[in-house]
Amino acid sequence: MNQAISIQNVNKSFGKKNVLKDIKFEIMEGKIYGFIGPSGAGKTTLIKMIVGMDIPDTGSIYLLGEKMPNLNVLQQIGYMAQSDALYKELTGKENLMFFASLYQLNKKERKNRIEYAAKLVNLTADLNKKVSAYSGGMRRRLSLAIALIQNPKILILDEPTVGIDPELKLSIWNELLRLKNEEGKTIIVTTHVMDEADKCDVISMVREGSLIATGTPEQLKEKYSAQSLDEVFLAAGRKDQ
Ligand SMILES: Nc1ncnc2c1ncn2[C@@H]1O[C@H](COP(=O)(O)OP(=O)(O)OP(=O)(O)O)[C@@H](O)[C@H]1O
Repeated sequence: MNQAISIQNVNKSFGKKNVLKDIKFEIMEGKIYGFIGPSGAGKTTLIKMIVGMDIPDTGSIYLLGEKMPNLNVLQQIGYMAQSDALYKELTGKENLMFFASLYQLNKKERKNRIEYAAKLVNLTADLNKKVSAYSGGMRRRLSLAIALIQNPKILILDEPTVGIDPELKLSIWNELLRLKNEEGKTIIVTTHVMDEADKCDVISMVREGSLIATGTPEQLKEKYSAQSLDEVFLAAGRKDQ
């Protein structure tokens, strides 16, 4: 199995606040990794550095063997941020067409990808409405569709299912699992939802800028003698105090 991402001794401060502290981590291809941790722990900061939107003060990040930030690797990354970056005066379809046009897809591929992504997030019937008329959940779904549009090797999703109803959440997770199992995609998610964390192959707990525990959901439950990941989360937090 190949390494998809290597995070090497990454530190980051904003002013005097040390937001990431000597983070070291390897992410293997074809797995789902979950970052969990309390609000303000540093998950989004870490994700932004993996995507190449920000750079570490010290340390390095490699994606598919290339040091980030690197424009050539962007084609291979689908990124869904926490806040939606959508063109509100355009329709859902126009947004998808715009983002699809940024990538090296031919006309037929573009059409197929737009149909696939819209269907996955259950927006096909609403594609011709302006995004300004979309609900919060519909905007999240459109953002997820955009992250998938160019069929990237690596999907990086910052709280992808916030504001999405349980039925659609389940079908999105089924698709993420299929993308991993059948297409070998590498997927990174941040989540506060423990039943989602349970679906990850590897979980890292982030607390105050440090990775305090990493392992499979089962390993972490065993390590902390916990019945659930909620309990692991609380126990891991206490141990570090
Ligand atoms: N651009 C910035 N300037 C100053 N401080 C920042 C900046 N970005 C993040 N921070 C601070 O860094 C810390 C980590 O923030 P981050 O968004 O990474 O946390 P998080 O774990 O993703 O939280 P949440 O679960 O709420 O999204 C917070 O204290 C935040 O206020």
